[in-house]
Amino acid sequence: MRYVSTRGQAPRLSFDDVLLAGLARDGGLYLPEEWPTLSPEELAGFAGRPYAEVAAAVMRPFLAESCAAEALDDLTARAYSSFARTGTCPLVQLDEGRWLLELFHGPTLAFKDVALQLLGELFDHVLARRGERITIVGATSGDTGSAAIEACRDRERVDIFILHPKGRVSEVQRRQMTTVEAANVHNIAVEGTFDDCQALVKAMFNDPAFRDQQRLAAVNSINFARILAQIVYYVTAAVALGAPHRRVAFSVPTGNFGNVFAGYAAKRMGLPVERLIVGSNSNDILTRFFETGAMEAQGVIPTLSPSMDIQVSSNFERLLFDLLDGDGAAVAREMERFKQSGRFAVERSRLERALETFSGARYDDARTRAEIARVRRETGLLVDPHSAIGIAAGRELHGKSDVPLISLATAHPAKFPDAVEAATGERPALPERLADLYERPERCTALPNDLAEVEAYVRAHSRAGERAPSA
Ligand SMILES: Cc1ncc(COP(=O)(O)O)c(C=O)c1O
Ligand SMILES: N[C@@H](CCOP(=O)(O)O)C(=O)O
Repeated sequence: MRYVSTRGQAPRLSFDDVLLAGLARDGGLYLPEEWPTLSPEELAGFAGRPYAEVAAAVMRPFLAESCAAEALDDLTARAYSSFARTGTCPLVQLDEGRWLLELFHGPTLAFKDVALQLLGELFDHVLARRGERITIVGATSGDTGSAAIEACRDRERVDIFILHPKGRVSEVQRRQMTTVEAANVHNIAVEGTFDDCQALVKAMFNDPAFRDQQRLAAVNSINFARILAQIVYYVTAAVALGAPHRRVAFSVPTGNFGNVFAGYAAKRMGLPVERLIVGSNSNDILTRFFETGAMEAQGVIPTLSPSMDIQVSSNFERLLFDLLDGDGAAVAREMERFKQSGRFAVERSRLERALETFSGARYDDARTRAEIARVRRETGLLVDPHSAIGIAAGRELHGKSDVPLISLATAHPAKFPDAVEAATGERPALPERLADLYERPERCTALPNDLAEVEAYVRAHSRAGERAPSA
């Protein structure tokens, strides 16, 4: 299988090269040239099978040329061995027609672990075969950072630099990143927002000399491997509720559009997904798009769900590629317009096509708190503010349909104890292995929102010029 850039100008690549490339060289994002399909028989055959086995089966067609079947089985088994004994991504019933898909049972307590634990294994596998080393640069609004650090810490062929917006992540999230004692891990607190951090990362990829000298790679969902690994839990959840013989709907708390785009990809592959409901916080650029057809950036507002305090949703470009019928030049034009003016719009007919699958709703902090309290009252569960937004959007937009609704729980409530306590009066405890998180020493460097300074820091601390260890 070959992969193409959404902007149509970068070379077509193999899976290995896409994994290591991150952003395409024309500034676009990679997508498979064609989506492989999952037949009804294959889907039915996944029922009751271990998560790691289904993961290998769903992903195999995407990377068959890069990774032999047995090796992929080993990689998925290793990646998911670190998940809690509750099951990798368990489904919990909320009421007669609604379920919660708990995606926070990995090492850093957020859905990011599901893809990043696998990415860490894939990086090692490919780099050992090639005898290469990489420098990862990533941006985080709180969860990708710790999941990527945990997945890449102490890996011989990898240095990892994570940029987070200074003072705009929860204390638990910050400490999960800054207390990791590993020589290859570097935390940078940027004076700015998550969008600034993401723009710095993209600017480093768009600086060809720096990119090549450092051998840059990505852990954000600009890396297609992230999307790929996230497709799997849509499949396991739908199959557990009766797919392919029954349709399902999902509601997804959304920021960078990577999680819900994986649901869209699952649908493209043949999963019977009736609807994808997008939940936004007050940074509601995506919900506004689905209401109006215009993508219009406004200033970022800090909220109780800081991981979704995002105005530039980078994966939306992958959906735009489909809405513009795969016309890379048109995507490039619209993305350039957005960069210059902070706005672009699609025609009514294209918006209507998107609305056949997507809808969106927004929740400010007061409504988020109310939803956390309601879920506690009605189901006995404590949910984090991001998950609460997904649940609320599902309840509001899915109504009384007969189609089962699956809401994605994207983080453990203990990552946001203040918000949960304010809503319910109960302070969720961190799991035992993180009990001393507040006592551990932190390591982090504060830098201005300045590309030259960030690049200089990465250059000074990476091992890019050194020989990679042999396999
Ligand atoms: C806990 C949590 N929920 C939801 C989201 C939004 O997911 P996405 O950016 O893939 O839309 C994020 C960040 O990405 C997150 O960390
Ligand atoms: N909420 C994310 C933002 C980055 O998203 P990604 O999926 O593109 O890595 C975070 O927690 O960092």
